[in-house]
Amino acid sequence: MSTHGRPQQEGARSDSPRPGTVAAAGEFGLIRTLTRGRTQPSTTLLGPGDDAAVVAASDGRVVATTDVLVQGVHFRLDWSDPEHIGRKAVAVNLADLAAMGAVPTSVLVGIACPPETETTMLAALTDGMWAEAERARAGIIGGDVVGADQLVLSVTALGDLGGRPPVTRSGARPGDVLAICGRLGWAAAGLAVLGRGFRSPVGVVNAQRYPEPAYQAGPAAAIAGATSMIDVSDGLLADLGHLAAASEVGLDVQTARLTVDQRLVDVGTALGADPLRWVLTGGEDHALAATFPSYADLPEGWVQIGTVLLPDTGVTVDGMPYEGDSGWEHWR
Ligand SMILES: Nc1ncnc2c1ncn2[C@@H]1O[C@H](COP(=O)(O)OP(=O)(O)O)[C@@H](O)[C@H]1O
Ligand SMILES: Cc1ncc(C[n+]2csc(CCOP(=O)(O)OP(=O)(O)O)c2C)c(N)n1
Ligand SMILES: [Mg+2]
Ligand SMILES: [Mg+2]
Ligand SMILES: [Mg+2]
Repeated sequence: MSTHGRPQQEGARSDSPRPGTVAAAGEFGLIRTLTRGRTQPSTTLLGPGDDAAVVAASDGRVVATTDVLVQGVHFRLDWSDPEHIGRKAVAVNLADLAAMGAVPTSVLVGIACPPETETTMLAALTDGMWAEAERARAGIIGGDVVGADQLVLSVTALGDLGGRPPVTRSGARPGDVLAICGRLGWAAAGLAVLGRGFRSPVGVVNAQRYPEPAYQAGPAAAIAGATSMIDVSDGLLADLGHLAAASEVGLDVQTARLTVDQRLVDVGTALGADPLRWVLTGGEDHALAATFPSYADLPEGWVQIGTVLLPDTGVTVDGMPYEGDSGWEHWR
């Protein structure tokens, strides 16, 4: 188990994975295999590789993104209320829209579940989905329900760019300011707490149950001239790694600029864990990370955490490569 509190996944192995399996390919190796060499139609304005895609219709554009949440992998029914799980499933998708600078409009919900699943549980889960969608002035416009061995939620969200270009992962330029909007490390602290069998402190535990992304911060960053943007789902350093690779730049995070809330320090002390590691590598808070030209005024809620460097230095922390996992990766 890594120090940021990740529980052993079912099927996870300590020996090296068998060649040819997804575990050997890795999450992002698998995505490369599944996406390369395909020719997109001219209606695909932005294809796979970013937080969301952009498609053209003859009477406009739509931003589209999807994320699957699996019982035991993304949530546990004994850790969260159904409403929390519903909120989380919608929020992680709406954060991807925000990371493009888009405003959510609509959500589609696929539910797979075993036969003994209580209808009232799914109704409560749907209440949570609607509550989160309404927080962003979006609605659930459709979905699907099917049988399965465990609860799986497949959510697709659609959004509107308001006439602006999408803010991609690939536009960061050396000299830009690296900034974030939102909390980091809280959900990871909550995961560590829940993983040890505790249910408090409720602040971090609720942060693990569902994120509260600042949806309007995405469009605000776009309007302020953000050159690139991503939401932090896997961990700050892991997701900045995607942004650095797509933009072909280095990103240096200055830890003195990061907030390590006293509540995270207290949980870290109680559990013998390093709270800065949660901030740097814990996912699921869905803060937005973006780069801005150095002359731009950062929008409300955005704070500088580092700088964009000349190409090919990857992601560094206080000028040094980071030791250890940079965030969550499925099958690792
Ligand atoms: N099976 C797939 N086919 C096509 N594209 C995929 C597939 N799985 C993931 N992707 C794309 O790969 C990119 C990275 O996915 P992911 O890391 O899940 O993004 P995010 O963390 O923003 O949800 C996204 O653009 C996503 O749409
Ligand atoms: C029961 C349980 N175990 C572990 C975790 C931790 N966890 C699961 S998925 C994940 C990262 C984000 O999930 P992913 O499916 O990669 O979302 P995406 O990056 O596509 O938005 C984390 C930190 C959790 N939330 N719940
Ligand atoms: Mg994302
Ligand atoms: Mg995803
Ligand atoms: Mg991920």
